[in-house]
Amino acid sequence: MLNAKIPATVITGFLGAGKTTMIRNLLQNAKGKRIALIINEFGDLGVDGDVLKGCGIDTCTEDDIVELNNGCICCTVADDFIPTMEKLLERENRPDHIIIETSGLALPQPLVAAFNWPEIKTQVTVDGVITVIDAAAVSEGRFAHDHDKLDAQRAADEELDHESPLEELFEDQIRAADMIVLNKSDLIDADRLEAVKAIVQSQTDRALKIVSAKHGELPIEVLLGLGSATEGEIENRKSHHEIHHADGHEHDHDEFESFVVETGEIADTEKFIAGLKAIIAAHDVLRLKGFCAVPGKPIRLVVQAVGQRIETYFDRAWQAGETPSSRLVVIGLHDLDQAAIAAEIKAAV
Ligand SMILES: Nc1nc2c(ncn2[C@@H]2O[C@H](COP(=O)(O)OP(=O)(O)OP(=O)(O)O)[C@@H](O)[C@H]2O)c(=O)[nH]1
Repeated sequence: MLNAKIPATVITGFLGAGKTTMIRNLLQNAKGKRIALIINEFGDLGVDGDVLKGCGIDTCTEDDIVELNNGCICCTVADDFIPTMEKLLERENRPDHIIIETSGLALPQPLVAAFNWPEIKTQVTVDGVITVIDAAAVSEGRFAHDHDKLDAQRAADEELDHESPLEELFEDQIRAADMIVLNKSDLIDADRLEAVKAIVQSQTDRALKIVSAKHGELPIEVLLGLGSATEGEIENRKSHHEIHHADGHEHDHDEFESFVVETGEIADTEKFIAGLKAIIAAHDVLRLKGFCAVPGKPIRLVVQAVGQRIETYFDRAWQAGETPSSRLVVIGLHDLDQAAIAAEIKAAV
C-alpha cells in the first residue's frame, strides 16, 4: 500500500531479561524483511549494538543499527529519539519494520507517547510494545518487595514516594506491554512458570497476551504484526512516575548507576568467572557485561552476567585497528562502591 505507516516494535524489559538475544533471533529469522534497529543502552559501553553487529545478518547491516547511548531513551526522546527517527524516515531505502530496544531501565511510556508527535505520527505506528521478562529472576523474587532495603531507602530519603526502583520498573514495563515474553523458561519448571505468569498478569487489569520462550526464540509472526497502534493507547497505561508527577517533574535514573572497568587479559576464564560471582554477590551488582581479551586468542570473549548467572563465549575476531582489551560495564543500584569493585575485578583477572 502506498504511504502505509511503517510499523515499529518497542522491545523493553529489565536489565538482562534477554532483549538483545530475542532481537538477534528475530533478525536471523527475518525472512527477507528489512529491519532497522534503534538500540538504547544504560552505561557507556555499547555492548548490545556491538553484539548484534557481530552477528552478520544480510537483512540488517551495520547501517541499519543505530545506537542511542546518551542516556535512557525515555529521557532523551526530544534530543535523540525523534531526530534519529526522522533521519531513518528520510532514507531512500526505508525499512519494512523498525525495532527499538530500550535500555533495561527505561520507562516505555514516554517513548511510545513520542509516536504521537506530528513528525512521526503520519509515517510510523507502534506495532506493539513487547516486554521481555526474566522468568527465572521473577521466580527467585528479584522484583518483589525487599522491605528492609526499602525502609533503609525511605529513612535516607523522606520524600521517597514509591516502591523499590526494581519493583516499580517491573510494573511499569508490564503496564506498557501489548505482549509479554516470559523468557528463560529453560531455567524454571512448568509450575514456577505458571506462578510467574500469574504475578505478571496481576500487575494490570488488562488481559495480557503472554508467551514463554527460551533464548527469545519465537517466530517472527508471533512478535511482529501485532497491529496494536499503541501510541493511541498509551495514555491509559501510565507509569508510576507519570502518576506521581503529573506536574511534569523530570524523570531520572538516579536510583541506578553504571561505570566501566578496564582490566587486563583474562588468562583463566573459570577463575575470573568465580571471582566475578563473588564480586557480584558482595556488591549487589545487577548487571555486568563487556568484551575481554584472552592471551594468544585472536577473538574476543563476551562476558554476560545477570545476577549470579554468568555466560562467556567468543564472538568475533578483533578487527584491524582494534586493540584487544578487556572492558566491562557494571550496573547496580545507586551507591555502588565503584573503586572497590574496580579493584576487585582487576585482582580477579
Ligand atoms: N538460560 C537462558 N539464558 C538466556 C536466555 N535469554 C537470554 N539469556 C542470557 O541472558 C544474558 C542477558 O541477555 P541479553 O539478551 O543481553 O539481555 P538484555 O535484556 O538485552 O540485557 P540489557 O540490554 O543489558 O538490559 C545473556 O547471557 C544471554 O545469553 C534464556 O532464555 N535462557
